[in-house]
Amino acid sequence: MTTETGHRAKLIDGKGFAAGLRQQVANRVAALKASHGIVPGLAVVLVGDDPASEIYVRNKGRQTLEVGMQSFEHRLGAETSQQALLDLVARLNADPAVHGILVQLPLPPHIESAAVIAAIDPAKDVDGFHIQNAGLLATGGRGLVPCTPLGCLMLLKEELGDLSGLDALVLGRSNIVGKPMAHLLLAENCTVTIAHSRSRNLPDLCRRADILVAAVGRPQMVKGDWIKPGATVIDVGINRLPAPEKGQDKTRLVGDVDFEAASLKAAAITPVPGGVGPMTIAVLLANSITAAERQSARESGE
Ligand SMILES: NC(=O)C1=CN([C@@H]2O[C@H](COP(=O)(O)OP(=O)(O)OC[C@H]3O[C@@H](n4cnc5c(N)ncnc54)[C@H](OP(=O)(O)O)[C@@H]3O)[C@@H](O)[C@H]2O)C=CC1
Ligand SMILES: Nc1nc(=O)c2c([nH]1)NC[C@@H]1CN(c3ccc(C(=O)N[C@@H](CCC(=O)O)C(=O)O)cc3)C=[N+]21
Ligand SMILES: [Mg+2]
Repeated sequence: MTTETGHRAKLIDGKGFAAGLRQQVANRVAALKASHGIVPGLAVVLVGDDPASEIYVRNKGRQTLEVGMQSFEHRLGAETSQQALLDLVARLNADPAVHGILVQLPLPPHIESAAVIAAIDPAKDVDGFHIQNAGLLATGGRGLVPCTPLGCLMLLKEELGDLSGLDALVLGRSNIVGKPMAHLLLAENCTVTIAHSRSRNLPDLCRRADILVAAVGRPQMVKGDWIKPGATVIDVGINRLPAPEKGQDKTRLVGDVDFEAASLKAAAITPVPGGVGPMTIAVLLANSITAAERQSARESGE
């Protein structure tokens, strides 16, 4: 597909950036081993057998080992009680070999996610979902920052440099992506708008944005003519669509943005896959080494 001008957006290489970030994490892991004799440990808890979550957990486990950290996987049945999960979190909080804890979301409906997140030691909350970390992000403190939005911000700064004064539109207001993304962009001096399912006139809101971050979970919802010419587009969405052309029961991943059409308008855009997803895992590892460094400094009274 081409326009009269033949313009095509630059692809933002999240996969490549993430590989570089993991190398930096590996160097920090080696340094912490050398200085304090500590091997950082990341515990991942998966409740139930959501097939998409299975893939993430497997990728995380492999990449955790590759950067030299220990990986602890806890797979619990879908019928696990909230109390049993809280008990596991308490054991992980108390375990000195565990520096980071990630409880994969969503949890089964009989478990209250907020109660589980609140039970995680904020110093080990490498997802940055605990209210203490959310509050520190909102007030400019030094907490652990949610992985996906921080990964998006890294890509934006790499692409644009200074973000000061730019109009940013965040589509989606979840606690794990949209809201923390908005706080991060505000801290970079963007003029931030947060849009959601009750927002009126989404296309016009999007057309004003120099930076558009889409995190709605609606396949290809953002159309090409919603994009301001020259905008930078970050597509957080991970949606699986049937792909009969690849064979029976096959699927393909698409984002929340109509990638082909948006590429004709935007200056730069993240692909799905290969954009934000790999950044999420790399930032998770970066948060885990940060958590381990801070815990070891605290324990040795530094
Ligand atoms: N790449 C990665 O690493 C990650 C990807 N994801 C993906 O990002 C997407 C968003 O995730 P998450 O934030 O957890 O999703 P949620 O479902 O928690 O939130 C979706 C948000 O989008 C809004 N929304 C939904 N439909 C519309 C609509 N038609 N128009 C405008 N706004 C709408 C909702 O509005 P309202 O609040 O009004 O309901 C809500 O604020 C998903 O595709 C998810 O798979 C998520 C995490 C990590
Ligand atoms: N407590 C918690 N923290 C999370 O960070 C969290 C979560 N729960 N629940 C689910 C979402 C989703 N998520 C992704 C992570 C990596 C990819 C990823 O690596 N994607 C690759 C490939 C995906 C593939 O091929 O299947 C890509 O986009 O290129 C995607 C999505 C983290 N999440
Ligand atoms: Mg629930």
